[in-house]
Amino acid sequence: MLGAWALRWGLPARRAPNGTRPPPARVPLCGRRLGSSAALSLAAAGLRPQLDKFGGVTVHLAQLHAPHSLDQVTFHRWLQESVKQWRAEGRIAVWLHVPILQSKFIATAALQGFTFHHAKSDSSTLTLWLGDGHSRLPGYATHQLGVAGAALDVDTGKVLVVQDKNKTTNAWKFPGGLSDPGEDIGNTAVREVFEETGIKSEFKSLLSVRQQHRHPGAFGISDMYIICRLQPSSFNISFCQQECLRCEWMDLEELAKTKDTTPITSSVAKLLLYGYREGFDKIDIAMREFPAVYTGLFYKLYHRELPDTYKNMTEVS
Ligand SMILES: NC(=O)C1=CN([C@@H]2O[C@H](COP(=O)(O)OP(=O)(O)OC[C@H]3O[C@@H](n4cnc5c(N)ncnc54)[C@H](O)[C@@H]3O)[C@@H](O)[C@H]2O)C=CC1
Ligand SMILES: [Mg+2]
Repeated sequence: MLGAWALRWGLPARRAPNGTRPPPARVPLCGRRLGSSAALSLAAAGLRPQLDKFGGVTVHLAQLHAPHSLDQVTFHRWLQESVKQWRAEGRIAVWLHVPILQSKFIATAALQGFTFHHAKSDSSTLTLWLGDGHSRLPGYATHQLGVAGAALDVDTGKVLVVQDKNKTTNAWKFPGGLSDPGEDIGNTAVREVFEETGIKSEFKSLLSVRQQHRHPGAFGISDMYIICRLQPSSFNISFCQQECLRCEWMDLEELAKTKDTTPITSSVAKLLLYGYREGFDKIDIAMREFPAVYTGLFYKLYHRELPDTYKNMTEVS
């Protein structure tokens, strides 16, 4: 929910926080309306900022009824006052969606610290981080790559699981997150598991790949979600309070049977249990590194293990 002031924007009969009476709805927009009346006039002009589940505010300038009659001075004042208000309310970020024909407002927003997040053919999206420290907003991509680590303690048969803080259902899943540009899959799994749980581990193999198109959590683009098998080397949990609600070592068989999980985690838990009992060679997709044709560069190839007789096959002259 946005603050009381924001909620009142659409109701011209009420008073603004400084006691002034807001203008009637659908008044023409011009530079004369400054201060809180600028905010109120933009609300009357159609802007309805929305709060997302992460605590960020989204503004769509496409909502404006008559964008051409809005001048930059009025918009500047509105944005300045609104950002001040959202900061005071503890909002973490602002997402500003600007249709291409209203691009004149990009410079106005940039002067207040907004930067580009991404652009499409007919619109651009700018962001302003309001939270503590550096921005934790996810970057934009053509495909998003998420990697999770199934860290199994082979001595106890327990696997490391978390419940996400920002998800609507509190289902158990393997800790993981988005890959950084230029980062190897295995390194993402090890890094994310450490950042989210405090557990150190080593990459062993790749277990599964999930591809989903039009993913809402990836700004509508395609999402690849890979789960890796990890060998843990530390066992004392110290989980990230910002991202996780719970974190524990759970019996792998219990995870394979529980309903309190996602279909992906449940499937991979069953696969991992099969490998734990019958041998990991039955489930592992291993990794090998090769020099690329581009001098000085290497790539990683992931495939099922081959018997040496096949691996070392060469043409007999
Ligand atoms: N096991 C399963 O079934 C699940 C798989 N996934 C997959 O995991 C991958 C992503 O993992 P995550 O743990 O989410 O990534 P992550 O560990 O890199 O965390 C991303 C961070 O960005 C934050 N964030 C995301 N959108 C935001 C926004 N609009 N404003 C502010 N903060 C925002 C999140 O709260 C989180 O703290 C994806 O590939 C996704 O498909 C995600 C959830 C469940
Ligand atoms: Mg995560």
